[in-house]
Amino acid sequence: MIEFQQVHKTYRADGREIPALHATDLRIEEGEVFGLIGHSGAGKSTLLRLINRLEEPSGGRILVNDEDVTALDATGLRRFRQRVGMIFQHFNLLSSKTVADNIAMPLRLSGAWNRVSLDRRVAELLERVGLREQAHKYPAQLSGGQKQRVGIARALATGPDLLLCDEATSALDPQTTAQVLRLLAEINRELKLTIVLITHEMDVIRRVCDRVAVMDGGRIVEQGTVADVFLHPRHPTTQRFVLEDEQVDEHEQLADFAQVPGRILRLTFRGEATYAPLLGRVARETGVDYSILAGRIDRIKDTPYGQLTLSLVGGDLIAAVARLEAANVHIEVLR
Ligand SMILES: Nc1ncnc2c1ncn2[C@@H]1O[C@H](COP(=O)(O)OP(=O)(O)OP(=O)(O)O)[C@@H](O)[C@H]1O
Repeated sequence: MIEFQQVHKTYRADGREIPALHATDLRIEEGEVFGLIGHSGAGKSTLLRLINRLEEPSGGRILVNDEDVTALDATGLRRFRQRVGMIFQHFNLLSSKTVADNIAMPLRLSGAWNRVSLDRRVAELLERVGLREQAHKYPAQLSGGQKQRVGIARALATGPDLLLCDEATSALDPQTTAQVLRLLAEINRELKLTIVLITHEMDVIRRVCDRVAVMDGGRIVEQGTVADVFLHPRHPTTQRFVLEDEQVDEHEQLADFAQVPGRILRLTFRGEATYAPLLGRVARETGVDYSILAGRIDRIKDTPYGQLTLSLVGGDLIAAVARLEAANVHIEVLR
């Protein structure tokens, strides 16, 4: 478990003070995938790098499994960092070393592995990230996705219980991003590793995270389970991220809505309700006619969800809404 208690960070550059993180309280539970999302300059990297003290806090306390990380001396910090893996946007691999040697690096540095156990461990890690065939290649001979797999294997080498991911998929195309996120989800599940990741894409949060914090101007402005934050965003910054993810142009949508008659409702279904033949039944039973203005059926991590915007005319609207709500459909009246 990671706990921030009134942690803040101000950089000093050219005689100026730059407040990157205002006093922040935060809890990240053991075994969860926790996402931090925000635009450039929001303070995500600062918050992430404070966890393993790549940045020193200006004040406050950071506890990791009840150990005060901010109070560690150099030896304590070195020992602590062996339990924390980190992966980076640009992979940070050594170009003059093979895949196997890159992965072996943290093991060699720790000095605790003999030749045989080190080779066995590297083989195990190569297998886990699906790179058995690439052991003797150099980074320049790999695709972006393969390079990040090497980064992941290297981060896992010393058997950490926490993995920090700094925009780990930002340099990858969408298909490779999906594969790397699947690998992270698998690692979280099978190794029971806590993962903290930062991103500026809601899609990354939606695919892999359990909980999310939205950052803006050095503050956490909204946080909660991904389903709650994603399906019912409150803060304007969160709402913009969700609209970007859905590729919806708000102005275009409002212009479209102006053309249609009746009430406009947004229905959100989660889990089983997503696939239930509910709309047709409610329309038949209540005499309400509907047309679909916008819609999406997708998944938040492993849970299916659907969101439909409908215009409704005629019939018994109140009865229709009551029936939908009784079937656990969340309803917002847009007009
Ligand atoms: N080493 C530094 N020295 C001075 N200012 C810094 C330093 N690192 C970050 N900052 C400033 O702190 C603020 C937060 O930066 P940070 O990198 O944490 O944001 P971010 O959300 O991760 O952005 P990005 O997505 O662009 O990396 C920004 O205003 C940034 O310019």
